[in-house]
Amino acid sequence: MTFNPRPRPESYNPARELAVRVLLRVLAGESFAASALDAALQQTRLPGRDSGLATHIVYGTLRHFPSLDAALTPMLTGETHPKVRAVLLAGAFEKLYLETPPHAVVSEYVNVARGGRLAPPGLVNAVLRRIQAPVPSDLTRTELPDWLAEVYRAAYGMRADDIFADLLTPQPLWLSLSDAGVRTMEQEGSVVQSGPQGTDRVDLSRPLRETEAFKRGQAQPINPASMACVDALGEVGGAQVLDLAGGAGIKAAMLAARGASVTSVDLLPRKHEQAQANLERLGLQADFVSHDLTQPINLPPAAHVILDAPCTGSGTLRSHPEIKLRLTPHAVAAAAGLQARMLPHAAALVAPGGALVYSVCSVTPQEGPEVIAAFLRNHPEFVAEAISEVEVPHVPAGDGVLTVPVDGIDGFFIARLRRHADSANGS
Ligand SMILES: C[S@@+](CC[C@H](N)C(=O)[O-])C[C@H]1O[C@@H](n2cnc3c(N)ncnc32)[C@H](O)[C@@H]1O
Repeated sequence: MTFNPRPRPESYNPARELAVRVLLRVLAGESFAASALDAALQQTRLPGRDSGLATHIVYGTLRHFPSLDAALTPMLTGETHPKVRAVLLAGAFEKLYLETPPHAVVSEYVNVARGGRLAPPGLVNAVLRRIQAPVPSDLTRTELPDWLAEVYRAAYGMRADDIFADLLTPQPLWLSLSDAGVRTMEQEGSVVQSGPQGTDRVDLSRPLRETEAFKRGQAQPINPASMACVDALGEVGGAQVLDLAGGAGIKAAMLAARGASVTSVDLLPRKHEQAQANLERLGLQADFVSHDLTQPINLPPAAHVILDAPCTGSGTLRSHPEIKLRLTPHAVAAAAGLQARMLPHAAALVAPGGALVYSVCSVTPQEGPEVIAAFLRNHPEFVAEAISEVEVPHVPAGDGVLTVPVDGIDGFFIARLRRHADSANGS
C-alpha cells in the first residue's frame, strides 16, 4: 500500500486568521481591540495591505456584532465554542458587509478554520454559505443595545441617527503635530488636513509608529474632543497644572507642550511609566504622583486643575466598538459612583479663583451632568462657567457641554467649575 500524505489545506490570507485570533481575545474580554491588534500586527509583520484587511475585519465585526450575532444565532444549535464563533462572525462580516465575493469568503474561512485548527471546516462551509443579513430592525440600524441607543437619542435628539451611522465607519486618525511634524508627515506621503481644536486629521502613508514624525517626537495622537478638555483649562503657559487621573498622559503632554508645569496623578504607577516614556519621546516633562483620588490628597493647590475621570467610554464607540458589547447600566452606575467620590478631592486642590475642568469620554447623563449637579448642590463655593473654547460640535448638557460624536470626534462631557475668589481650599 502506498502512503498518501493528507492533502495540505488550501492556502489563505493570514490576515483573516490574525483577525479571528484578535477577535477571540477581544470577545473573551481579555483585551481591547486596539492593543490586541497592535500586538498581533507587530508580531506577524503582515504587509500593509493585509494589515489593513485584518484591521477592517476586526473593527467591522465588532461594530456590526449585534446584527451578525442575530444572523448567526438561529443557525447554531447548542453551545458554540468561542473559536468557532469568532471564525463565523468574521466570515459573516466579510460576506455581508465587505465586497469580497461570497464564494471567496466561504473558501477563505473554511481554510482558516482548517489551517488554524479553529473550527470544523464543514460547519463553517455550511453556515457561511447560507448566512443572510438579518431582517432590518432598530438593532440592525443602530447596532447598539436598546438602552444605549436610548442614551444617545436622549443626548442628541434628531442627530442620533447620523451618529449611529457614523459609529459604523472606520475611525480617522487625529494627531497633534508640530509645524516640523506636518512637514515630515507630508514628505513621507501622508496627507495632513487641519482639524478642530488645533488637531490634524491624517491619512498615513505607513503605520504611525514607523513615521519619522512620530519617532522624532513631532506627533501625538489625540482626539479633538479630548483636546477640547485641555483647551477648556484656558491659558496655562508658565502655570502649575494638576492633571488628575492623568493616565498615560496624553493631556499632560499637551499641557506640558504649552509650557505648563504639570503634576500628573493616577492610581496606577504603570500608567506613569507609559506617560513618562511618551513624554520623553516628545522631549517634554512632568511630575508624577501615584494616589487613589477617592481619598484626600496633599498637594499644593493650583489655579488650573483637570479631572479627566475614569468612565465607561460610551462616547468612544467608533474607535472602541467592543465597549458596547460589555457595557451595562450597572457599569454606568458604578462609574458615576467612582466619579462622584473623586470630584470633591479634585475640587479641594483648586486655588481661590481657580478653575476645575471635569471631563469624561462618556455620553451617559449619570457620568456627566448628574455628577456635576450633585457636586454643585453641596459645594456653593464653586460655580459652573460657560466654556467658549470648545470648537467641535457640541450640545448643552446640564452645567457643561457634550461633544457630538460625528466625523471621528469622540463624545465627551466637559464642565468647568470656578472656585469663588474668596473661598479657601478644603474638601
Ligand atoms: C480617562 S483615563 C485618563 C486619561 C488621561 N487623562 C489622558 O488624557 O491620557 C482615567 C484614568 O483614571 C485612573 N483612575 C481610575 N481610578 C482612579 C482612582 N481611584 N484614583 C486615581 N486615578 C484613577 C485610571 O488609571 C486611568 O488612567
